[in-house]
Amino acid sequence: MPRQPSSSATPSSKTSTVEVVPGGKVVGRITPPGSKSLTNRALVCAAFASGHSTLTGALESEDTEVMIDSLSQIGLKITVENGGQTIHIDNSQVPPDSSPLGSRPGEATRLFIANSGTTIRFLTAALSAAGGHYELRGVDRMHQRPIGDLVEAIRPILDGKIEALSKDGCPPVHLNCHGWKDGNVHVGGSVSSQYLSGLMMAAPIQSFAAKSSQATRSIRIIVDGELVSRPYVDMTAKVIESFGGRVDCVPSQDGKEDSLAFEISAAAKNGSFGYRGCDYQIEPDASAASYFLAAAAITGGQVTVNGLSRDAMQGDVGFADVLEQMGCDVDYQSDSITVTGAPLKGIDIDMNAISDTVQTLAVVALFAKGPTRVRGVAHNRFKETDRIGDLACELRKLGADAQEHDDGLTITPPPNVDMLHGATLATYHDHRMAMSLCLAGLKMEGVQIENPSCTSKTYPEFFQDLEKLIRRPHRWTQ
Ligand SMILES: O=C(O)C1=C[C@@H](OP(=O)(O)O)[C@@H](O)[C@H](O)C1
Ligand SMILES: C=C(OP(=O)(O)O)C(=O)O
Repeated sequence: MPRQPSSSATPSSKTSTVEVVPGGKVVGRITPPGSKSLTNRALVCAAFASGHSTLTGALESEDTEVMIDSLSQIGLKITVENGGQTIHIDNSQVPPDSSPLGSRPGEATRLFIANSGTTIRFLTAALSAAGGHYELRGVDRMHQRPIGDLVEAIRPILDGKIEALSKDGCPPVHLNCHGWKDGNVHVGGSVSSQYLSGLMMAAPIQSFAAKSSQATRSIRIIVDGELVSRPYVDMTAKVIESFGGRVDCVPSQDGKEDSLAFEISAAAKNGSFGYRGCDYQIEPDASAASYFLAAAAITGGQVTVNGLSRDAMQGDVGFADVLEQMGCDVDYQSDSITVTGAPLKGIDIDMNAISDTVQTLAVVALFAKGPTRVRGVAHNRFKETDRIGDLACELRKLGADAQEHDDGLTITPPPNVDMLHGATLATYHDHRMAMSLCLAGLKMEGVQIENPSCTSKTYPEFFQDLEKLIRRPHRWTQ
């Protein structure tokens, strides 16, 4: 595991705040915006697909904007309408056997990806397969988030050079290459699943870029050691298949029975390159849904989230099951999920597969009877902030006992809920810190959330949507 960097943000007393005001049970129905993970996957596949693609229900937020801006910068014809929810990608004029995208000759094309993990990891892999001269950089925190395992996975198969420029294998990433050579790919999966997802999506691009060289048209990717956040990899496979690629889970053939391997092949059709354009409908974001379901749990109310179901492509719908374990009633319908609050009890749970909902769970745990132990999320220290240490720090400000562990935390609420109290909470430039911690304000006065605009990373309208759901205004300060 790479060393954990210290938090990127220092809380300031002069920042703007928002306070969610208590007021009884939250009852209502809501449709969250499109999934970040699906939008950014579909954008990558569509960008390297032949023909035309239309994405509907897409997310418009910082993380998808940096993906769109980067792809536009390297030549993709992309138009956005309907408030960002509909995206057209047009490769119909691109001749068969040629790539729609590329860097300028000479100096590196510099792509700014802010703090979007999916964007930098997916584009590093995709552009390494396509070839070109690029530098991918972001905000300070992005330059503390590891990408070394991905760089090391690409280097042995790269016809050219790749480097992570910050210490401990962190971005910026410098890439100057002609695509992938032949061979199996080995990648570590214990820090982030996004490396594997990026490589899987890059494989059909590789089979195009290397068409005239010795490279094969199917690529085997072997995961060395543990793989975190597995549902995102299954999601990747489904998106690849929607755009005409094929993914098979295969024996790794390296003698280790428990290691995972995937074989990705491109649909070579009439000489056209790997992916085929399509119309692609994006699900509402399941991680965003967790905040609204938690609002029902915390207040003993009832919230229905539209557009998601048990069969959704996003593993984070499983957060509803976590609430069920805590005592809530959960009803999965074919196109919605309803959570009805009930007295909550603390649980002991492995959240490795659904780590983006740990902060949501931590806030629900404040109002449960008994401690909640979260396990399996050591990788949460490498996200927008240290989502174990910084989370524990903010929960303590509310009067809870929060104990850090290497792989998670234990939240022990006080014996009486009245012993919790409001506080001004730092958000560390982490959208999920803001969206989760504010929910404590549904039950008690004075929970001030600093820098609420950090939700723009994945959910710019979050506080407005929450206001509509709870049917009362928040208190804002500038
Ligand atoms: O592939 C994806 O879309 C994501 C994978 C997860 O990251 P890790 O694999 O780093 O846990 C998750 O936290 C992130 O928000 C989105
Ligand atoms: C970890 C997250 O994002 P990313 O890794 O894509 O920056 C997130 O959205 O919680």
